[in-house]
Amino acid sequence: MIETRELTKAYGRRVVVDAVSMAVGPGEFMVVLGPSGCGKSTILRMIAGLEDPTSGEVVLDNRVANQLSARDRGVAMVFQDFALYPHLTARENIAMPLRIAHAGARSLADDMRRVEQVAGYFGVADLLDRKPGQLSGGQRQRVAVARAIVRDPRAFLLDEPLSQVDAHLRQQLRREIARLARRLRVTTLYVTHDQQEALALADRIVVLESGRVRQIGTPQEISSDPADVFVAGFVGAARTTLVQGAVYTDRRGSSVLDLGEQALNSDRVLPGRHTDRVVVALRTDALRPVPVDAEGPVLRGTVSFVEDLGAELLVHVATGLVGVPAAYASPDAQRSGGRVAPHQRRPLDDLEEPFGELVVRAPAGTRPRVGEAFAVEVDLDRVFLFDRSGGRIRVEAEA
Ligand SMILES: Nc1ncnc2c1ncn2[C@@H]1O[C@H](COP(=O)(O)OP(=O)(O)OP(=O)(O)O)[C@@H](O)[C@H]1O
Repeated sequence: MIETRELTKAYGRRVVVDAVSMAVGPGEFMVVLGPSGCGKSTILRMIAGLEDPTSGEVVLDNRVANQLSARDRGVAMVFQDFALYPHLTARENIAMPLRIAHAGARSLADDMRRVEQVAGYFGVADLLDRKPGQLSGGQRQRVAVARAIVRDPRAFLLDEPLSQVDAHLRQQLRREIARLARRLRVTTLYVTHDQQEALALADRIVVLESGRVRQIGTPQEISSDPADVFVAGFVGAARTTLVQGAVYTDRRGSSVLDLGEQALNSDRVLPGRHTDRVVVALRTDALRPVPVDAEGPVLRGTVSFVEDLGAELLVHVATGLVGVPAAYASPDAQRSGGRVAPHQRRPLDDLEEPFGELVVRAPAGTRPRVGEAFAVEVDLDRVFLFDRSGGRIRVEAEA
């Protein structure tokens, strides 16, 4: 079990990890997800004992480990730039941690059996006599992971271990790593900035931004119930458009979500709220193309761009809604009250800042053309609203 309590790291006056508390349960596969530079590696390095925290605690198996040296922590770490010893074979590389630990106390034959077992897990058993220079990038990566795990670590830390390999191999390797970590029931903390990777692998995800934890939850919770506007914008299997809106509620309690040029009516958008300015997250998975004359919660616009992904199309639809720049979701903007500019009308053909454009999935067979009218049905149950400071406004379904 790995735990951090208010773990903090500052370089000079710059706080890069800010009071991070999390617990990775025994055998759990936890992914730390966040943009580049948000402090992911620094957290891992503090857990591994390669970096001293400025304050806070690292707790391993219920013991405060701050004073333990890296070697005594019993955690294995695989780095982005995994380094194998070039003059040693794969077998010698994988065996190295065992030979150091046992220092002759255990027989070479026992250690070699273990090396072959672990190499078998990672599909490199046939390559053990080669040196790193004779291995492909993916094979080297597997050897590095095998070496990290050979000592039965009590915890396994992986720092974007797949960033060096091509996309196809990465998918295959990450599945293998996740399967093995589960099979071996080793407590794992895996760092990535790739949300697809995080959603695919994790038991739970920690979403990190500027050194702070934004949300901890299962992939399902993080993507379907984001805690704040940053998480909503960063995670989710599809694109997210943030637009400005305002809520009006009539006496009977039904609401209008005013999106400037267009509006959505709902009997349950926001009971009890009136004329609040909100930020509305419209994700691709809440949007569905419908015939242009469709009624109901529908937004209309014109096709501005079509991305052909082979199996489906992503249709960009200019709707005249007023976008909110992604910078709004930054913690600095939020600390200063998340200033959202008042409604401004923007020309539909303003392509320089395509904010406010919806991105909608369409079947591969269809042929939407640029400039064509397009209508999109909005699933109001999947629309997220945020207040001016970026906090989620939760909508209670009416009984
Ligand atoms: N030794 C150091 N001295 C000063 N600043 C540092 C040091 N190490 C890291 N930083 C800064 O701390 C911040 C967090 O770095 P860290 O490597 O943890 O980020 P990360 O989320 O792992 O990024 P990436 O995904 O790009 O690897 C960065 O802004 C980085 O520039």
